[in-house]
Amino acid sequence: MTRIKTDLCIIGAGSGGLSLAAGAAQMGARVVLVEGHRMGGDCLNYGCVPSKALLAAARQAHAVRTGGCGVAPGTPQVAYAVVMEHVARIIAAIAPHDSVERFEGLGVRVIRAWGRFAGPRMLEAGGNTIRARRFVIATGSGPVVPPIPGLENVPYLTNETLFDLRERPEHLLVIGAGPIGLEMAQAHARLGSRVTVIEGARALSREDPEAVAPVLDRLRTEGVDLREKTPVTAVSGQAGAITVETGAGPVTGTHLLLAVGRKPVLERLNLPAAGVETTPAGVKVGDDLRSTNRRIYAIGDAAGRAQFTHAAGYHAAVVIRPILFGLPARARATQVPRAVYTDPEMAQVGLTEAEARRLHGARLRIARADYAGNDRAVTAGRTAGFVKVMVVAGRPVGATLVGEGAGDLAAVWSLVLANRLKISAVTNMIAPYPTLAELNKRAAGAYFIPGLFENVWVKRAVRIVQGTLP
Ligand SMILES: Cc1cc2nc3c(=O)[nH]c(=O)nc-3n(C[C@H](O)[C@H](O)[C@H](O)COP(=O)(O)OP(=O)(O)OC[C@H]3O[C@@H](n4cnc5c(N)ncnc54)[C@H](O)[C@@H]3O)c2cc1C
Ligand SMILES: NC(=O)c1ccc[n+]([C@@H]2O[C@H](COP(=O)([O-])OP(=O)(O)OC[C@H]3O[C@@H](n4cnc5c(N)ncnc54)[C@H](O)[C@@H]3O)[C@@H](O)[C@H]2O)c1
Repeated sequence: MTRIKTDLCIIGAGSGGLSLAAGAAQMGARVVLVEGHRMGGDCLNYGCVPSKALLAAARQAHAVRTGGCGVAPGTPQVAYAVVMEHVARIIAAIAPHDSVERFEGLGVRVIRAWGRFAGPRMLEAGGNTIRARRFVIATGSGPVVPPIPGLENVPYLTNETLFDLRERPEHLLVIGAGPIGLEMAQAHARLGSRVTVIEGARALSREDPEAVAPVLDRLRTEGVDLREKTPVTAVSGQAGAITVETGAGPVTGTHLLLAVGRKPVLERLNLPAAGVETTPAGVKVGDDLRSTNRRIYAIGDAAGRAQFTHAAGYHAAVVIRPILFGLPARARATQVPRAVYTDPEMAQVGLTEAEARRLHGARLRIARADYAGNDRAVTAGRTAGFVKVMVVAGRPVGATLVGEGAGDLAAVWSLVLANRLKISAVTNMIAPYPTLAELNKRAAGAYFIPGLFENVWVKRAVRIVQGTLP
């Protein structure tokens, strides 16, 4: 056993662990980073990067198929294996950024082994005993495998195996219509698979129904057979012929993808030895992201809060303050955006309209702008969608967006919510013409329209001033 003493030991080299390691090492801390599997974690290897690379390929195929702007439609030549090699190349292109070499170059000591607590201040990993002033659990999450009768005898895919496919699924069955299920459903439909999505409740059920509707309409128009409120009762069959039994009858396809949620990855850590308590969502933490052992923090998916790469990065920025400088810091959920990268995209920051109405009642005002009124959207033929802003006493409390580039547009509303800015901060901004970014300014401007354009007092004041001006 090699004994290592360090300031900070991070377990997990995914989105959260890597951000923290890079920041802490560059600010002068001694950092040990323990990774049992692939550097880059879920996002790089099985999550954001491959899914967005596949969606990009699917968009190309869709553009050829549909034509538009005076360009005739055609038949896209899609070789699924070549598309998946493109996905693998994208992962490989980003991998150096998350590599052992890069992090060792930053002064981080990287240990490629699974970590396991041996006590409240001691971790064992690959023949090393690591004693650290602070530990951070950044071990991420994995796909839930639900207790569906028959599943144990049926070959199924998850996000960890989907991108290994090299033959296009003839008919892909997807259980779960959350972000993973819908993104992969649209990608595969556009790449030529028949796709059936089976959802036990409502698709994207936590999102604003007004924003979800155009997404589901588009998927259905593109041929995705989306069945909501259809609980799965059993599955059976073998590779190439898998049957999912539902209350509304059976459906048979060639491949089955499970996309029914995530569970924290904590099992190897031996957390009881460290006095770290857990809940089904993840490590039990407060807003300071500290566990029940005050020397141990949890960030990212393992902390059981928002499960996004940008949330993991934000958590890293929060815990670095107490760990390096002994300063207090709290993670706020308010400004954490979420986006679904279907076409059209959907994004949410802060409260939805329903949540804001529950919380603020009659004080809530809604300001909105439609893509149809945005010149850039018109020139691109992408006029479906809207930006809706929930405003209370002149300050936005949430924004809902659906349409081309909604995820990018959402960033402005995160800025506004993070800094508790007034909505006038967005009207003061000047967006270049013609850009979709003007939609944010237009939505903010709409907040002032009743007070400015539909106000008799304003009109009278203008008359009086005009009557007196030389
Ligand atoms: C299909 C899919 C698409 C997604 N798309 C998006 C997206 O578009 N945008 C977005 O923001 N988010 C997206 N996400 C979510 C995003 O991938 C996660 O929120 C993010 O990866 C979480 O980062 P993390 O650092 O908490 O965990 P991870 O990135 O999962 O890293 C955890 C690391 O810890 C390691 N580990 C676990 N246990 C141990 C141990 N005992 N010892 C040592 N190492 C250990 C693991 O091997 C892993 O490398 C997507 C997820 C999926 C599945
Ligand atoms: N664009 C993004 O940022 C992005 C993309 C993918 C994933 N993610 C992250 O990963 C998380 C997990 O995504 P997800 O889509 O797997 O989970 P999810 O929890 O968001 O959605 C799962 C869906 O499956 C349904 N379901 C559960 N059990 C079922 C059953 N037995 N039969 C039928 N339907 C069932 C649920 O009702 C739900 O609608 C997201 O919440 C997000 O944090 C983010």
